[in-house]
Amino acid sequence: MHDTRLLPSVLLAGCGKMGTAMLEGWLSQGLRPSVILDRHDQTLPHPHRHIRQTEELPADFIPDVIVMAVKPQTSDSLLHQLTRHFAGVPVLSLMAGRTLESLSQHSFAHTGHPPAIIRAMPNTPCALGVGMTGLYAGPHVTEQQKHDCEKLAGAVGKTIWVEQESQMDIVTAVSGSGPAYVFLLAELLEKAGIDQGLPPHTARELARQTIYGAGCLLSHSTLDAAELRTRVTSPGGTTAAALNVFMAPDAWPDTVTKAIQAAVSRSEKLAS
Ligand SMILES: NC(=O)C1=CN([C@@H]2O[C@H](COP(=O)(O)OP(=O)(O)OC[C@H]3O[C@@H](n4cnc5c(N)ncnc54)[C@H](OP(=O)(O)O)[C@@H]3O)[C@@H](O)[C@H]2O)C=CC1
Ligand SMILES: O=C(O)[C@@H]1CCC=N1
Repeated sequence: MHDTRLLPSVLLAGCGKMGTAMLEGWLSQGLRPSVILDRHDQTLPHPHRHIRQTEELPADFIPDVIVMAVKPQTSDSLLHQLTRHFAGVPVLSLMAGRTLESLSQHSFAHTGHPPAIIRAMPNTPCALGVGMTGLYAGPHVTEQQKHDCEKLAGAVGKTIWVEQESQMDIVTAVSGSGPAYVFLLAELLEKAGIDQGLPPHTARELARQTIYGAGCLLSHSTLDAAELRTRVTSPGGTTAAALNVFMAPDAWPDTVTKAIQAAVSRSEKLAS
């Protein structure tokens, strides 16, 4: 009988940047005995096990969920091996762009089972339990399998289900890649502070704590972001002077639209 307080067991295939972020969160929340597959060294607490290749899969292990966290371009052979080894076990794919159709065609045709695939698009703040994960379930997924995958994603942050698979490309562009845009803003604020004459450590502290504090306000407030912005902006003051530059039509409004379009388009191209 499973302990219902624990998270479902996983075979985590790929423990790089995203896999590690999820695993750190899961380990801190209590994960059933699981196996991590990655060709690089990993340190795992008992009772979890690390293997480097599928040939080392323990004979006594069947995961509740196979989590695919390798690059979308190089996943087919591994997914083929894992779905053959664990026939009938659902797959939670974190891979950007890879559609249910392409995953099924490339990897499930041989199994004789309908492809039980759930797509998830998390982000790296999952490592601290403050991630955002978009989810989409394919047609052959049971309620229990959906529940297991939502429990895994929910253990490391917020979750939201989308109704159309194509929306996963937009989730990827907004929240999957999103932390990188915020880190870029931190880099640029820090550099601008240094350029204006601040010591580097001062500029770094100001930029980081400001983004953290603004994120906390956004998280705790029910106000629109636009209203929070307005509350900082004194008429004729310093913020207005900066926002006049940022909000010029060809500045941030146009740039953010184009950047998100580029990410959506790249996600669509990763489908096959
Ligand atoms: N990074 C992010 O913020 C996010 C990533 N994702 C998705 O997560 C997935 C992983 O991304 P990310 O963590 O950045 O990638 P990484 O390259 O950091 O992680 C993948 C890991 O899997 C290992 N690996 C790949 N194939 C095998 C194999 N056949 N056998 C053993 N180990 C293997 C890689 O080793 P090696 O490096 O030697 O190949 C690497 O350690 C991608 O599909 C991405 O789209 C989703 C949301 C956010
Ligand atoms: O850059 C990427 O393709 C992955 C998906 C979202 C974040 N990182």
